[in-house]
Amino acid sequence: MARLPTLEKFSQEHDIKIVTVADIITFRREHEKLIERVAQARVPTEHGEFLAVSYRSLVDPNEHIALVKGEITANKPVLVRVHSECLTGDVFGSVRCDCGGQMELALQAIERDGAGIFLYMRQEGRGIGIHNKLKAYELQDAGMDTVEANIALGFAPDPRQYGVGAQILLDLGVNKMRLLTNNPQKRVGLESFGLEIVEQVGIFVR
Ligand SMILES: Nc1nc2c(ncn2[C@@H]2O[C@H](COP(=O)(O)OP(=O)(O)OP(=O)(O)O)[C@@H](O)[C@H]2O)c(=O)[nH]1
Ligand SMILES: [Zn+2]
Repeated sequence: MARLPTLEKFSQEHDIKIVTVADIITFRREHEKLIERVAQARVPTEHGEFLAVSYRSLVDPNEHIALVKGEITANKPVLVRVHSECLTGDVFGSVRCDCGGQMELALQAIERDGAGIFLYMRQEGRGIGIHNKLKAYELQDAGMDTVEANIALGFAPDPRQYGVGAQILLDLGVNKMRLLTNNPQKRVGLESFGLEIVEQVGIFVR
């Protein structure tokens, strides 16, 4: 194999199997199936027309959905937004956070680009659910910051997982992407399944 010739030679000489990071990524892609595609339909929105593709997760009870625009090709970096559900911000227009504005900007950017994916992960409240998010808001109104409030409720500051999201993107044919986010932590979670983030594109709400 051209890849890692020295390791290859060493493992042959010593009759041992050396596991590389590339081997682990390949194994995870082939064996750790976390999602199933369920249904898809055309959804025209005020930001343009998308193909909505729904997914069942085998590791959480949530119904995730991707809005797909245009052709997704493996060799061209795709504009991708991995958005975490925020009922208050996305639906009710709450300005306690910038989620609603980011959702609109992301859909507009994908429409402008002519291709891309808006992946809506049902990880409400950074994964703690709506009840706990409102409890966290109560604690914030009493003086805590967002991290302190999550910890006081017995959660990690940000318990979100991105493995399911990464597999949905792979299923949709993504290989390389330009990720719409201000959060560098998202990169780590998504790259663990071998997705390549060629650019982090900031998404700032005025
Ligand atoms: N636990 C908790 N969740 C919150 C709070 N405010 C917003 N959220 C949730 O946080 C998620 C959005 O995360 P953000 O930290 O705003 O942004 P991000 O997804 O990490 O990064 P960007 O890609 O830049 O948007 C949504 O699921 C919201 O429901 C809060 O005060 N506490
Ligand atoms: Zn929000």
